[in-house]
Amino acid sequence: MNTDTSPKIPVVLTIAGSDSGGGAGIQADLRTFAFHCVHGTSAITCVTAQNTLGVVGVEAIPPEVVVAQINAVCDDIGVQSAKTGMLLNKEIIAAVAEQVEALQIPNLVVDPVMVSRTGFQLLDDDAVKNLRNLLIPKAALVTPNRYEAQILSGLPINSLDDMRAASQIIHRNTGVKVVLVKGGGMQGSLRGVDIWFDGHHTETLTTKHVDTKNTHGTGCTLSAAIAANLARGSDLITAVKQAKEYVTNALSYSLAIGKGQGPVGHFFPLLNK
Ligand SMILES: Nc1ncnc2c1ncn2[C@@H]1O[C@H](COP(=O)(O)OP(=O)(O)O)[C@@H](O)[C@H]1O
Ligand SMILES: Cc1ncc(COP(=O)(O)OP(=O)(O)O)c(N)n1
Repeated sequence: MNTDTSPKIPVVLTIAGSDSGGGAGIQADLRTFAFHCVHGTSAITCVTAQNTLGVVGVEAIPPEVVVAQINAVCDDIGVQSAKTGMLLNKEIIAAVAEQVEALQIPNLVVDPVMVSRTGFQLLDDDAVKNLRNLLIPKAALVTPNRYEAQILSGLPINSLDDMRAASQIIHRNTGVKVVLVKGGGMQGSLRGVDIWFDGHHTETLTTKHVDTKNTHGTGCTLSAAIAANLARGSDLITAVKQAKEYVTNALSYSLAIGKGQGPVGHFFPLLNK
């Protein structure tokens, strides 16, 4: 067989938790990667029993098994970018941060997952310190939502100006290259507005607000799409803008499944054919 004809497909790694309902976590990430034409690889950090109504159980994967998954992928295949999602506890965060450094994993996007929109705690209380001090400083981009930005900055967030102030505090406190404070948890039309801060410039990134209750997986999908766009060669701000367009489309085609908050839908490129 002539392997010269194999397409050159970028490889992306997600380090995140499993969502049995398929709307967020590893499942959303791999689906997003596929729709961006990149090869998705994974290191699973925990298994959640979850559906559209919420999370009913969670089991951690031992940190050494998380590390083994990362090493297996990076030692053999290699990755052009990576994202982290639900890391659950301080031991897993420390182990992931160490591997990111040791393997010099490029283009790291950290989604600092702490709590689900349905109110379930997705990160232990004593793990925020490790996230702030060990992992976020190694990222090209950190993408806190309203609630996570409040925790990381110590500021209550009720307005665009609060989002801007929080992005600057997080940048200063962590040394991360770029902060993107996401507006999905804000009120009304602010729900499509995110704040970018790179240490010099603040940008207000606006996409149209989609009126739907089926928003499960927006944050996971956004960070996975950014990582995919980086692997495909986009610069960071372009990768974020492209990812926001993808999420807006996914919200417009979200799935009314289950009795609660359904997931965003990734099938829009196929549905209009
Ligand atoms: N209803 C909405 N309409 C348009 N964009 C939205 C909506 N809800 C969330 N987004 C966008 O989805 C992305 C994820 O944000 P958010 O929902 O705040 O993250 P998380 O899922 O981590 O809470 C952001 O770019 C945000 O602006
Ligand atoms: C396994 C797992 N990972 C992450 C989340 C949170 O998903 P996210 O897209 O950040 O936000 P919401 O769906 O809660 O709006 C999760 N629930 N499960």
